[in-house]
Amino acid sequence: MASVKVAVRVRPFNQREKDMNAKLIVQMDGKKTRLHTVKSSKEQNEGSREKYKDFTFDHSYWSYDSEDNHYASQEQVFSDLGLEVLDSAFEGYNACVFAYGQTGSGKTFTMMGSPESQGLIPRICRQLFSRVMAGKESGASYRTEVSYLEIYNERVKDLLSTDAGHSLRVREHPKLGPYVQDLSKHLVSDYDDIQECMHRGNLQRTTASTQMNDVSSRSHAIFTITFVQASYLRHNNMPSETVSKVHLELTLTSHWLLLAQLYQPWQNPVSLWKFDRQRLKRMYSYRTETPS
Ligand SMILES: Nc1ncnc2c1ncn2[C@@H]1O[C@H](COP(=O)(O)OP(=O)(O)OP(=O)(O)O)[C@@H](O)[C@H]1O
Repeated sequence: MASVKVAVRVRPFNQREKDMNAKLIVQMDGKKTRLHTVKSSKEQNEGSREKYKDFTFDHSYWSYDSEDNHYASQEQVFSDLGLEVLDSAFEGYNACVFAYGQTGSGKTFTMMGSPESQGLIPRICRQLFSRVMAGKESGASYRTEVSYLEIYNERVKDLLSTDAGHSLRVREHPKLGPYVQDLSKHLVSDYDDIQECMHRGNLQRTTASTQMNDVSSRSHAIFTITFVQASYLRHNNMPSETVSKVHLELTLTSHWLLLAQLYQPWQNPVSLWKFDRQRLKRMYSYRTETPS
């Protein structure tokens, strides 16, 4: 799998754009995105040739019109991008998906979606737990923790803490790299637990109405799933543990929605650690805390 993938997605016009009689200047076909330049009135009078620029991405998603046969659905985005992230996590790699774009460009829709049209994050979480259930039946053990933070006005807020008003510090660990000090982690045992955490965190997010979006999340948000798999090594039957992190982010900036995965510093395969059986047993005897 390529270490970084980039996709762009076009959303339908919003009411403001319809009221302005905005002209659609984007065309998409497979991986290709074509941007037409808007002709000046002089150029229109002179009948000058149409100018355009082509760009190639890993995926160009046409979601301008849901009635159109080419409409790129949430399901398609998940099967192209989400499934690979899950495969990586189960292979022991860290992975990241982030949506990048101007306010109102469709980041929340792609990442979170709505109850009728779920986005990447709920689909990734649901699929993660289906695979965990299947793995448990074949004897593996798993532990999954989530954290959810928001960066707004240079302040880092823990969206799952009871003290969400408190600003946290970003620190650098000599071996593990940057981390957020005191960010709460919540043990989750099934999709309902994770959904409850997401819902609770979303309620804490800073939102406001902008000209581009009635319900605009005014911040950068990162939902992290830490996923630990424990099993016995085949060749010597020693217990081993693999830790993977999946970062799912929404970034507010610029003009394009961009999804990327496996970027620095999380792109290296995580190492396998060997534990003695007692320690492993202790780790997995934790009672699962149901988030309140
Ligand atoms: N692919 C899509 N198909 C249908 N509707 C979409 C699509 N993408 C976005 N929308 C709609 O466009 C509006 C703005 O999208 P969204 O809230 O996801 O933007 P955003 O980039 O997260 O904005 P902000 O940064 O301000 O929070 C919403 O009403 C959303 O439902």
